[in-house]
Amino acid sequence: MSDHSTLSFDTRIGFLGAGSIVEAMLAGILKNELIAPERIFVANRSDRTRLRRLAETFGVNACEDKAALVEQSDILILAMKPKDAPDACRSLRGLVRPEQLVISVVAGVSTACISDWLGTNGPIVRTMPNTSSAVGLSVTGLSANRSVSEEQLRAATALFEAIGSVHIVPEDELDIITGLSGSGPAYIYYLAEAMEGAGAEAGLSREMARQLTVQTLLGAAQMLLHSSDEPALLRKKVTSPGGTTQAGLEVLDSYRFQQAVASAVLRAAERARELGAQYR
Ligand SMILES: NC(=O)C1=CN([C@@H]2O[C@H](COP(=O)(O)OP(=O)(O)OC[C@H]3O[C@@H](n4cnc5c(N)ncnc54)[C@H](O)[C@@H]3O)[C@@H](O)[C@H]2O)C=CC1
Ligand SMILES: O=C(O)[C@@H]1CCC=N1
Repeated sequence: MSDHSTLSFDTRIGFLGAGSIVEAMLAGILKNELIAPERIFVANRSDRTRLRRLAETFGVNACEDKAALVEQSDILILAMKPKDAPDACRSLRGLVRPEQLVISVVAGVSTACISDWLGTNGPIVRTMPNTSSAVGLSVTGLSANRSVSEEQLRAATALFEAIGSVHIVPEDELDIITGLSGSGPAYIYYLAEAMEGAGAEAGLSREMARQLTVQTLLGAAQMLLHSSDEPALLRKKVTSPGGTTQAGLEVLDSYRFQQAVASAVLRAAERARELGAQYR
């Protein structure tokens, strides 16, 4: 086992934490055949049923012994809630090897805090992916501390590129990235719930309302991706003066829709800072 190895099908990855984001990452990594499932180890605090289910679904190894998980991994991924991160990291003191790459997906918590809790000056990459990892469409903000070698940075980048796109950023940009794209899928699902619900309430079947909503979101996302027009211009092209869209947008404006969404992104970013600041 080499702590400097570039990412390959044989790289051993250990996930400490086995919740929503890890399930999404596993789905994306394994669909892509990036890493062999038998080279992936997953541990959580105490929920064996959950570990067994992940092992059955993905063919990965459920690991009840944290020391074994760390020892067997080339790359260790920290994926517990911020409040659980201090104890989880402290419990790894003396287990993480000096050159072992540690990747955190924990919101708000700095690489400096993680180093401190682990009691090492070793390589730590802090990231913020999202749950669209499951379908290979995450977007991940990624930042490395000074101990991360170029090879390790390439390995971490390759891991997250396999489940979406990656932006390498200064660490202080990760909180706003958390508010925008880490939490972002939830805002879109919230919008989808409302659109689908309105269609169903007005008489469409649930299934038809869902299909219309999903295809509309997908089409608009593809337009945003492929058109050279700004979002505001794309919106104007839908909006006939005095027509239906204008009537709908006026209602959204009366609820200050844009301010609400912008405030949500900024508040989520602030919450990421609050979660991290408790430990500074
Ligand atoms: N859910 C999401 O969309 C995203 C979550 N994140 C971050 O990922 C982390 C995990 O989030 P979720 O998966 O949503 O949470 P979750 O609550 O679904 O899972 C947390 C996992 O951590 C485990 N855990 C807690 N303490 C532990 C310990 N001491 N040792 C080992 N495992 C321990 C729990 O048993 C559980 O398996 C959070 O820090 C969150 O900020 C990052 C990006 C997106
Ligand atoms: O809600 C949370 O705190 C995590 C971080 C980004 C998405 N979920």
